[in-house]
Amino acid sequence: MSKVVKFGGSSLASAEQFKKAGDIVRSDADRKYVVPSAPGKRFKEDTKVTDMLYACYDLAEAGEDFSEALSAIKARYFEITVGLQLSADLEEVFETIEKNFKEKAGRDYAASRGEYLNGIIMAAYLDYEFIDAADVILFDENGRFDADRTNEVLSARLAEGDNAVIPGFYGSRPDGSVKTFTRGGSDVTGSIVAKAVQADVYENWTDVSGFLIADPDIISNAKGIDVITYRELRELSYMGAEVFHEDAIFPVRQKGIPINIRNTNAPQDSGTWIVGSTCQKSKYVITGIAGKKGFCCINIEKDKMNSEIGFGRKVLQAFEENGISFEHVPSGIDTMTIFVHQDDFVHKEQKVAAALYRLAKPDAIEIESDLALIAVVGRGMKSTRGTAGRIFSALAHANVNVKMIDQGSSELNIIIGVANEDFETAIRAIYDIFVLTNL
Ligand SMILES: Nc1ncnc2c1ncn2[C@@H]1O[C@H](COP(=O)(O)OP(=O)(O)O)[C@@H](O)[C@H]1O
Ligand SMILES: N[C@@H](CC(=O)OP(=O)(O)O)C(=O)O
Repeated sequence: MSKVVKFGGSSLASAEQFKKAGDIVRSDADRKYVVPSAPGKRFKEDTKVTDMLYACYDLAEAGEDFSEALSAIKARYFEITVGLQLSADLEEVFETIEKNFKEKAGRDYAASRGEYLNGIIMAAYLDYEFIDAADVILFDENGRFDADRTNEVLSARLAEGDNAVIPGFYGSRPDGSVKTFTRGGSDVTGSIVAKAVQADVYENWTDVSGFLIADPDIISNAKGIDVITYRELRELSYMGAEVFHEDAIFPVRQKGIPINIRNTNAPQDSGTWIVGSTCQKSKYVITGIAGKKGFCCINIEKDKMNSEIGFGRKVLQAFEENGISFEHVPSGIDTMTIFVHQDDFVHKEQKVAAALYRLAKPDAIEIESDLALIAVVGRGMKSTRGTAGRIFSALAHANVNVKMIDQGSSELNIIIGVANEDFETAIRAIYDIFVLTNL
């Protein structure tokens, strides 16, 4: 039996947190493969080491003095090594980092050093073998993750020993240059390692006792989810539930390896199990709620668009030509609406509008900004009538104007569009009606 354990930045932010992580690994001999993140926040206003590294590298790249910024990063690690009474000598590693920063080794290289250093410390602390992720997590020359080659190289390398620490978040391109996943990407590394060793479980240790029905920053004391399916989780993490990276589902899903989200600060809690399928019903009609702010919608009007063959394609082509991906496309008889990320769209809006007029010849185009999308997700919704109606009435009672409501074809989720400023109120209203009132 083998378990892959990933510790998030909050679980490794200080020597005290490291000790908890060490106790967790040592308490179960099956915990053979450990994937650490970089030290995260020790308190709410603290800065993650990854962000310190980006800021430090930006100074180096601009040719400015970065010695103070680098000293602050060193201090974070020395606090950990001293607190753990480790003799790991990081001076030489920091000298190399400084040299490579001066030689402008790149932002990905800079960010990756957070996990690299924590990996060295973790390996020394556990007396496990250290494997540099640059040797085993492989990207192609275009920076795309190479799943097949990685699986081959990584499984062969891990078969050589009984245990290992593999830093999260980064790998390398064929030319040896470092490439990171997107933010929060140590979750992805953990999943890749679990797949390579055919682990029995992928444990993801964080600072909450599992996946909660809603973001605890919005709903304090949000209830936990005992069991959730990969598909439900993917919908929630894609829509902003930070606790697990949206791409980390794929490697383990292929092998049917369950994920267990656990709390480093409360290891006695069983956390959330993420599984392929389950006969366990969720406690409520909905499994979870998540959402993101910062969307725009483009309303396109044209009389009789429903009978114009190819109209939708022409509209989407205008977005494609400008390299913009869309989130949702609800449509009516004479209207079609495209939801896009505001940041992607804002600099290109006039180009897209011109392309829309050229390609689709609409009667009118209207753009609305500062919108939020909320996903209400649940495998139980399929068999329950009136879910959308209940969401509508809860939001009406909370005085939230619903701009859009769209039920996914899988009946696994309902997406709701509201103004950014109504985002938190809307999530609370939906949580109240399904979880607190449980009508
Ligand atoms: N639905 C949710 N369930 C649990 N946590 C959530 C949810 N939505 C957002 N979060 C936030 O995710 C945080 C954990 O993710 P993250 O900060 O990436 O942790 P780590 O440092 O362990 O990688 C929690 O502290 C919580 O604030
Ligand atoms: N340290 C990286 C990668 C990561 O996964 O971190 P965490 O596990 O703390 O979310 C980041 O901050 O994005």
